[in-house]
Amino acid sequence: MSIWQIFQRLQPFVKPYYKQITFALFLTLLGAVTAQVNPWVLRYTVDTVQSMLDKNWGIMQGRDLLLRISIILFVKEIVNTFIVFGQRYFGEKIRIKVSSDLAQEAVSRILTYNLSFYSDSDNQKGKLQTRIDRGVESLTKLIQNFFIDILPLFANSIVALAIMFSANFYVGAIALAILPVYFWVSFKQAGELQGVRRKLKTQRENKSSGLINLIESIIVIKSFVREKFEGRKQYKTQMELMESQLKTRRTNFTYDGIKSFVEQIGVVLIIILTAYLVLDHQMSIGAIMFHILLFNNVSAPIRQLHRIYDEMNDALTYSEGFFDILDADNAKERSGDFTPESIQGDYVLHNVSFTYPNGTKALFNIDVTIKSGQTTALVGLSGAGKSTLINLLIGFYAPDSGTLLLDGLSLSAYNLPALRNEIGMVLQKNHIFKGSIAENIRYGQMDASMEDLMAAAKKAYLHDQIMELPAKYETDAQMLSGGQQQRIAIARLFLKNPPVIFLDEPTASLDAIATEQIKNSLDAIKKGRTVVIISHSLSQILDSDQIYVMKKGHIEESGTHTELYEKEGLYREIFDASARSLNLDKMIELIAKE
Ligand SMILES: Nc1ncnc2c1ncn2[C@@H]1O[C@H](COP(=O)(O)OP(=O)(O)OP(=O)(O)O)[C@@H](O)[C@H]1O
Repeated sequence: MSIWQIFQRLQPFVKPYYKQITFALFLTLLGAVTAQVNPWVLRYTVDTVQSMLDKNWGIMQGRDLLLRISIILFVKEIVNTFIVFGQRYFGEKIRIKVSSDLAQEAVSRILTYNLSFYSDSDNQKGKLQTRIDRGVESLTKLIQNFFIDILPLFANSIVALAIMFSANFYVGAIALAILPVYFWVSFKQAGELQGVRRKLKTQRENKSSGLINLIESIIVIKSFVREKFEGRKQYKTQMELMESQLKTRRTNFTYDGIKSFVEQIGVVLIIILTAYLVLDHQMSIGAIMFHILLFNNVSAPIRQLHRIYDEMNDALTYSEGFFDILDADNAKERSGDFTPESIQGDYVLHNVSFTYPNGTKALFNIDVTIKSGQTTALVGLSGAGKSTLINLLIGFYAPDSGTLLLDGLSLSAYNLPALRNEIGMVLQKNHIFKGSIAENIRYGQMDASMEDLMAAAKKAYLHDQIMELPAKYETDAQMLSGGQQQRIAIARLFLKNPPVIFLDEPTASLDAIATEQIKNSLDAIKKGRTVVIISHSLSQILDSDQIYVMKKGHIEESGTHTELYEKEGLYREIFDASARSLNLDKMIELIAKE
């Protein structure tokens, strides 16, 4: 991406602030003129003082001159203060506003993206966050640079150069001749930094995602006493980052030295030439000061050039990743137009195959029929593809091939938000948002009253436990135990009250008593609804109307419990193994004794 393309991309974000921009530009022009006042005043002062000395005049005759230049400099300084304030204030204002617009745009976009986008390794939590943060930061810095540094400084520079040329062609020519050398050195510097900068970017992202992973894994790390091992991993990342940072600094210091040297050559050449012209009576002595100060104005932006380059390179490096996020149109969830009043939940899958974006083939030629009002169970060993199948049914992913119909219509024709409003999901591990228990349950139905909320919590066997907590429904939900958090998810489902329910091992993290309670309440909610359940717990499978047994992405068998049990296939194998793992014989023996 070129800097020009970046500016084009920024245009829609900057456009709403065109009034502030116009004003900032006007101030820039004014600032460029007032910046030349000092050289004029100094030349005038030196020349006038010189002629006074020639006439043997003293301080009495010079009072007027001193008063005049004091007033001019004072007024100029006041005007300049307002100009600089205005430039900075409006530049900052534009920067802050554009920065928040860019960040908000990124958030709005990623919320519309499908799960493939989030499972991409480039979009892991830490990496995605760094890409957005760095992108917004460098782009807004570019805008700030443009209004606060580049425009005012270059306007100053051009005006000063024009004055130098009008004073004397050769003086102007020297000032102008230094510029390409300076540009060339800065360009070389930028080129050398480019590779390191990209490396720095990746290393920074790795470091921040590494730290997030470390925090998330702290219990495992501590229980295995792997603090030193993890510390060494972080140290290695840190060292690589440090190496790149040092290289960047080394390069900068070397080139800064060269640029300083080039600039000083310019100053020396101008002094020599002007002194010659003064001695040759072509100019007054004030011209020496005049030209040096003007050259100072010409070279000021050039002194900043490497920093501007640096920040432009930052923008070039990070904006690409940022705009990639905004441009990920292929990651947008494809939603159809059909908005159902309500859905029955009659799913028919024929010959459905599915591959995850990373290339894992998870489902092969699946034929499944889910009847409305019935409970369909998905059984199989770990990794068989059960959760993947549910992901397809809720439209998180689309099949590679085959047909997936809901109530006789292709699932792709449905408006996704409308579809998902009709579906409830309870997963093995449910997400609990930062906030109170009440806020978390209310996620099921945002306008629910406190009474509705309590009724849902009661059905999920959670209400009594909540009432024992000091802050009751206002308690921080993330402080609850795994089982209690699971019941929050179930309470959300009761509150949402959808006609179709997907349960992916809903009682996996509950104790035996809670599992029984939840099973009872899930049995109640199942009535009259379409339910698809994945469970390793036999008690939840046995009374399903239809069971599909999956193996390595295929449907191995299907039927009712009795049919499958008698078939003596995979289902029977899983069933017998579960019974043995539960030590059922012993349990029955013990129960019989009582
Ligand atoms: N987001 C993903 N990206 C890539 N591959 C995935 C993703 N999720 C699951 N898989 C892979 O797809 C296959 C099926 O996984 P799935 O989670 O559907 O199995 P499952 O039957 O639900 O297993 P379990 O009972 O352990 O939850 C596995 O090989 C798994 O590694």
